This record gives sequence, structure tokens and C-alpha cells, in this order.
Amino acid sequence: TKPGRLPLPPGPKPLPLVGNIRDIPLGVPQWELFESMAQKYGDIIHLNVLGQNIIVLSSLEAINDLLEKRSAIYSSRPRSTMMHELMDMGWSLAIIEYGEQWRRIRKAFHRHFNANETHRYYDTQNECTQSFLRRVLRSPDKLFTHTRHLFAKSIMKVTYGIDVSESENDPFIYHAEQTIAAFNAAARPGRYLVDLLPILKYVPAWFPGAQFQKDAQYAKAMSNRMVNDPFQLIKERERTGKTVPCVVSALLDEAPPAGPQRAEEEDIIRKAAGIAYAGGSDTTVSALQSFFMAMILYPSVQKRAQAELDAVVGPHRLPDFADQKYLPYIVAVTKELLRWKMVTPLAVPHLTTEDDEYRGYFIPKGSIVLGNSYMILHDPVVYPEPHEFRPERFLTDDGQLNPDVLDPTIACFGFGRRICPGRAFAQDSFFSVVSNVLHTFNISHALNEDGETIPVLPEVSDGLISYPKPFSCLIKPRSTSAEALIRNTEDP
Ligand code: HEM
Repeated sequence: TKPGRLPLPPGPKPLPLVGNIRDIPLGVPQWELFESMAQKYGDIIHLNVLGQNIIVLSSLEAINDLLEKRSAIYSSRPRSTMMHELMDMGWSLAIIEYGEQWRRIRKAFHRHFNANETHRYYDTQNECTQSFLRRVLRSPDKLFTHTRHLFAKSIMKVTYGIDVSESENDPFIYHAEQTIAAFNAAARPGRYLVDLLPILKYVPAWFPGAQFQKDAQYAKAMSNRMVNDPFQLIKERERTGKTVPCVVSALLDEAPPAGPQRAEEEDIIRKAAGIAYAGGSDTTVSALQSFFMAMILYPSVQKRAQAELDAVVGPHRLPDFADQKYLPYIVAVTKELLRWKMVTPLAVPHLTTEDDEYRGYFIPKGSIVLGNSYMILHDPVVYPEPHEFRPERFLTDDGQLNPDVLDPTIACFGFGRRICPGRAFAQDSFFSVVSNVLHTFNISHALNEDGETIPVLPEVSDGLISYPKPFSCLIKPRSTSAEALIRNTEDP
């Protein structure tokens, strides 16, 4: 059969012109809408939004068959006029279209962030976690600011060998954070009309109503500084013979020594390094916020985790990566963290680059393909009472990690050739922070002026990256000796 004659996968009936726009209203988490659609239409659904074909996959089988096995044609990204053209962020590994540039940037990134390499960053991760503990001790009311700073510090050190200042006004952090904010605004569906009507990009910035052009110019300036400034600093260090070990220096050492190939490779390295901060920041922050939320809502989990730390690590030192294999419950907490309130419930959209046929359905070239990670990791058959935070689900009766339980990494970091290349680094960070925080602090409900507990609802925001909705949290050292352990980490 010719693919064109096959039916599209099932789905809600589209309206003329606008298609299914009314079936996916803004403000309702899309993964929940897609879950109810999957219950009605099956694990492969088709929607049409303003002419754009969207395919939603809701089973591991369909995801494996298409995003993994046919990844050669399921690995591009949708194009956004705002991000790719006006903001000039098309270089970014996360949104660049599938092809030679993507392959080269990804390879450079992967070479230093794959699971066999990330142990080299253990010391930096430890130092950054300890600096985080000190900051939380000093100003517990700024817990979430410190959480953001924690990732910024470790990724800048690992990638560029740069020690960012303690101040929130550090210029490297500032440019990266401004870029991320602009990127997030542009990623919100419907935020910029220019993405629906690309012709608008020719409207000049001074034209009344053309705020998007001003936003784009600002974002472009910020993202250029984010990707160029730290890279130039490394080049300067190379010239003056003052190199500091870091991912960028290592990549520059591996590059051809001179000539046009050198220039080309330097460009690839600049881009690969530039995405590390942007790819990891919001995601790590969201997961750590969920961690604090879970610890407030599930005090018995916190107690059991602390009991394990007391038994294995003891009161005289802080936990370290070497303890990991003796801390199955802590590891289970980090797994549950990636499953419970998901950071990227629909992963990141893929785009097909050829017409395809699957189970008798036609999947047109240029379709956006979403894998519903949320649904897979909230399947009550695999994870009973899926909305509860229950690390025990990953353990055997005698408290060891149970290899028979599906690991959340099967879906929480996306799929196929685009799977998150920062996932090993992210998991290391979570182990380090979760173990050290629980070893030294107690986390509980914040109290209002009358001493009453401020309730916390386990709610999250909609969006490509989902966050817990803002909540307050009380964090206090577990004991004077725990406090001393933190203070002792201070540089002499
Ligand atoms: C909780 C932590 C994290 C989660 C849940 C997460 C999730 C994801 C997901 C779902 C994707 C898209 C995969 C797909 O297209 O199927 C992705 C891509 C990416 N992630 Fe992560 N990520 C996390 C942390 C990090 C960190 C720490 C870094 C950097 C060190 C990073 C760097 C990237 C990059 C560069 C991409 C783009 C890859 C590409 O398009 O080829 N991520 N991540």
C-alpha cells in the first residue's frame, strides 16, 4: 500500500482549519490530557494543530519501535521561527535539526559527559554540594536560590574550569540565566505569534506591537554572551599557558592543532560547551525542588533515609560517592525523584524527516512525535499507587535494589538518539545532594506567624519542563554535630 492511502492514527476529531486546538487547551497539563486520550484511542494517537501533525506515543512498545528502532527518521526537532531564527539559538544541541552539525556537537558533548567519564567530576560535585550545605546553613530562607546556584557552580567548573562567584550577579550566571528565561518564554506554546505566522519575522523591532523582535534581540545578545564569554576565557588561558583542567580544555587538546579544521572544531566545542548549562539548569532545579517537596510530604521516607545514612556513614563525616553501593534506600529515593513529579513529562518533541508507516497507519514526514514518559512512569501495574512517593518500590524485601523493577531512566530522560546526554551527570548530582542534605538537615513544613504549618500541595506546573508549584519549606540542621560537619568543610 502507498503510505498516503493508509489512515492516520486515531485521535479526537479535528475541526476545520484549527484542527484539534480545542482538545489541548493551555493551562491543563498536556500529559494528563494525552493520558485520557490514550485510554480512549490507544497507544498511538494523531492530532492536528493548525495544520501541524502531532503523534503521541503512550507505550514503551510504540516508543521503542519508532523513536529507538527507526531513530534514523525520528530524531529531528520542530523548528521555531522565534528560537531558531530571531533569537539565533539554532546552534543549541537541544533544538538543532538532526544532521551532521547535531552529530558533531553531540559527539563532543557525549565524550566528556557519558557514564564512563562522569566519575572524574565527583570531587567537583562534592565541593559544590558542600558549598550548597554551607549556604543553606547561612540562609535557609533562600533554599531555592541556593539550589539554582548549586548547578550553575558545578557545571561552570566542570565545563570551563570557572569558579563562579558566590554572588547572584556573577556575569556568567547572569547571561546564562537570561538566555534560559528567554528560551523558556519562547518554548511556551502560543507565546509568540511569529511561530504561527513566520512571515511576521520581517516586521521590524520598532514597529508597534513588535515586542517579539525586541525580546528576540535581547535573547540573541544574551545567548551570544553565554556561549562566547566563557569560551574566550579558556582561549585566553591557553594563550597565556594558564590552562585549568576542564571539559573545554580537554576537547581543545583533542582537536586538530591548526588550520581550517581547527577553526571548525573550535566552533563545535564552543557550542557543545554552551549547551551544558542551559540543558542542565532548569531540569536539575526542578528535580531538586520535587525532592524537598517529597521530604515535607513523606516524613517517614526522610526518617528511613536518615537512618540508613546514620548506619552506613555515621556521625563523623559527610557521605561520598564511595558510599553509594551501601545506600540502596538513598539510591531508591533518587530514582523515585525522577519518576514521581516528572521534570519533562513529555520528554522533548522529536520530528520525523520521512513519511513512515506503522501498524497500518500513515505517519507523515514533518510530524511532531511525543513520547508520554509520564504515562509510562505512572503505570499502576508497574508502579502501584503511582502518585505516591514510595522509594520502597525499587527495593526487595531485604532492602536491596530490585533489578526487576523498571528503572525510571527508561523514560525520564527521553528516547533514541536524542536521549539526554547529561543524564549520568544529573544522577550523580542527585545522589550527592540527596545524601548530603538528608545526612545533615531535617526538612519539614514551614510555619506561619501563628506557628501553624503552611500546607504543601503536590502540584506541578504545565510546560516542557514541569516544576512543583511554589511552596515554602523549613530546613534546619539535624544536630549541632551535623552543623559542625558542614562548617568543617569551609576552606581554611
Ligand atoms: C533531571 C535532570 C534531567 C532531565 C529529566 C533531562 C531530560 C532531558 C530530556 C527528556 C531530553 C530530550 C530527550 C529526547 O529528545 O528524547 C534532554 C535532552 C538534553 N539534555 Fe537533559 N535532562 C536532565 C539533565 C541534564 C543535564 C544535567 C544536562 C547537562 C549536563 C543535560 C543536557 C541535555 C542536552 C544537551 C540535551 C539535548 C540533546 C539532543 O537534543 O541531542 N540534561 N534532557
